[in-house]
Amino acid sequence: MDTPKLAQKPTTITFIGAGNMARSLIVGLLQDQANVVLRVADPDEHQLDAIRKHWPEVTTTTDNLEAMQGADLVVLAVKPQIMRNVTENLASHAQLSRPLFVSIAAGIREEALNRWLGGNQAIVRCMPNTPALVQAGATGLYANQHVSDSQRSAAESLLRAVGITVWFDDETKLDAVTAISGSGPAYFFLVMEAMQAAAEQLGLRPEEAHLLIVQTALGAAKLALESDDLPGELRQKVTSKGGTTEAALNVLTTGGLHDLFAQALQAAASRSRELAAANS
Ligand SMILES: NC(=O)C1=CN([C@@H]2O[C@H](COP(=O)(O)OP(=O)(O)OC[C@H]3O[C@@H](n4cnc5c(N)ncnc54)[C@H](OP(=O)(O)O)[C@@H]3O)[C@@H](O)[C@H]2O)C=CC1
Ligand SMILES: O=C(O)[C@@H]1CCC=N1
Repeated sequence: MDTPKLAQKPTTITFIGAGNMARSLIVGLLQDQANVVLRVADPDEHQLDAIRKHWPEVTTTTDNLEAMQGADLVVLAVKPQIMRNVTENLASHAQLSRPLFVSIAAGIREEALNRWLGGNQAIVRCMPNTPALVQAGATGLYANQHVSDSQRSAAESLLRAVGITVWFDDETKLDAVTAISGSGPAYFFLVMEAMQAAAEQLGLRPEEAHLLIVQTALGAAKLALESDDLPGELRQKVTSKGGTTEAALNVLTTGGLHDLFAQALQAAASRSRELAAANS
């Protein structure tokens, strides 16, 4: 899929918080050779050291306000629980400079962010995922009424540089997006871990099992993405009557896999709503 590059003039993007998700976005952007100037602020010098070591072109600081000076776009990439404190400290500067804020925090509502930032702020809420690191991310986005068309396309370009994007008019849909694609990579990694343990019990060496499992996951995802068949049809094409796949799938469905996923995703979405309620 073609990924549009960011506009001619470099866009100055400041990340507030240099944790796992911010680093995934930063590395994905650098790999895309996007036309951006990147700055990162984080109180943890170790986090900043890791960035300085690998990506010297990224400006780093422990001072959030300094990082925000002259930024076109400020990515709020801290934990939901400290977002209020962080944004309230940015508010006086935000009222003067009026950048586009892009929050990646799970749960935290646009209304709360806008209030903490002093009001009338252009805010895009989004839910990316860590495969952004390898430009295979999936992001859901929502824009408030203060976001201009050009700011909307700046947010779109930022996230499209690291994967696919889906916009939503209804902010509450982001709770479901968080449960599906935000947390989703962890579900697939857990399946890989479970398959790895089982493969070793069946006598494969760890490195043999790892290679076979990861390539199978990649192949299944690529096939599901590129085929006209739905996953259910693709599954049937693997499943010979009376064969090995059927034996395995019987165990998984009898064990309640569908119900477990329904419960797990409900738990993630309701945790997203709880984070919103606890931090409003
Ligand atoms: N990880 C994921 O897959 C995804 C995460 N998200 C969201 O991204 C956000 C960050 O998550 P994640 O990257 O996993 O978390 P991390 O804990 O890895 O990153 C948060 C970073 O913010 C830093 N920080 C703490 N206080 C401040 C401050 N006052 N100013 C600036 N930075 C600060 C932390 O430093 P220190 O470690 O010293 O506290 C840490 O480096 C969350 O809101 C989460 O909901 C969204 C989608 C996917
Ligand atoms: O676990 C979390 O809360 C964050 C949001 C989605 C993925 N990680």
